[in-house]
Amino acid sequence: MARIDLDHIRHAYMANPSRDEDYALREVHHSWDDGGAYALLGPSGCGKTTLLNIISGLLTPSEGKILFDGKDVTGLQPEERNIAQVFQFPVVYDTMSVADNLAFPLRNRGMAEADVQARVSEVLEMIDLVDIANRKARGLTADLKQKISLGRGLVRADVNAILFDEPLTVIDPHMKWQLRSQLKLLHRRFGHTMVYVTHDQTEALTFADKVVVMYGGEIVQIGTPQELFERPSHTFVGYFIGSPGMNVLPVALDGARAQLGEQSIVLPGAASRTDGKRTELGIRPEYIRLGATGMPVSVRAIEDIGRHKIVRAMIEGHELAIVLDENSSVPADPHVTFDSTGINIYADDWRVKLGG
Ligand SMILES: Nc1ncnc2c1ncn2[C@@H]1O[C@H](COP(=O)(O)OP(=O)(O)OP(=O)(O)O)[C@@H](O)[C@H]1O
Repeated sequence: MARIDLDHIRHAYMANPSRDEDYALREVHHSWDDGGAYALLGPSGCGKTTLLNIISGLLTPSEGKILFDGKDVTGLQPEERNIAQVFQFPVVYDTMSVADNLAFPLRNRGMAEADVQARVSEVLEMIDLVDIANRKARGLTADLKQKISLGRGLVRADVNAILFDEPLTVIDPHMKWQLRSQLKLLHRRFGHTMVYVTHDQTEALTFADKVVVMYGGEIVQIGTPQELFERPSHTFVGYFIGSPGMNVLPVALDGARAQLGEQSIVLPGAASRTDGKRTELGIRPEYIRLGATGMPVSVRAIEDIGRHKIVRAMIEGHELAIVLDENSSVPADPHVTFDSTGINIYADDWRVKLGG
């Protein structure tokens, strides 16, 4: 296991990049803890696979360095980096049994046969493949083959990191849930540094201790699921995490107040350093109270989604989503108030601190 340092990494697929837009990765400078479970989350094309391939060594970055436990591995080939990888589609040896598929990476490194058997048994049990341990991989379903791939990723105890690139894409929804929970348990038990690429927020939030949100070739936030929910660093994190996402409303700031059209909203503190920047107020639908007092809204639609309702409303000409619990109803003359703890202020899309 290793700590991974990404030291001012930039990557462009084109020759002679000159503008920021020419880079698939604009600037990634972060450290990932030894033994951490990280999910790389972001929309298609934001640079997740590029970053994963730079960590694995399939790609050499145009600029910057990558270090495992302080050692510069930028110039090393994937096989020299001592990592395990699990891809979107299963990579298994069809003519080998399930157990031999798992044993292969261990035998390949000359591990004593008794140790191979012990480790393979342990992993077979953890991923629930004991019953078919002696069956050939050929003819197994895609789900089972992908389980074997996961097992092969997990079987070596001595790897610096295990990298997963959307590993549950081919898995059916029920087993997806099971495998996600199993992976989390395996992480707790074995303590590997894990990096898991996905564009699915549920997958990221259930697997990871820390979620790394990428957008437009940059890491816009690394945080716990709770931090991403309560304090999105960038408006994109607010939109992308949560369902529905955070409401982002254009406001003019005046000390510890924000002016939204005719409405004046009291902020938890005064925002600093927003001169000349586009300023917005972010509030998640869960932090809005609908009642008879506060700011007037007009209700457009109510979606009943079981445990709660989502009210689609307009405030000062802007759309607003509000979460309402199942037993509450929309008043005749609806108004809203914003919970002060749920208010975030953004300047050119980045969150600004509010003074006390
Ligand atoms: N081999 C390549 N040559 C040129 N451009 C590439 C290459 N691979 C990726 N890109 C571009 O780099 C950017 C980042 O792509 P990348 O595959 O890393 O994103 P991603 O977040 O993994 O997307 P997805 O979720 O669709 O896999 C995209 O604009 C993509 O078109």
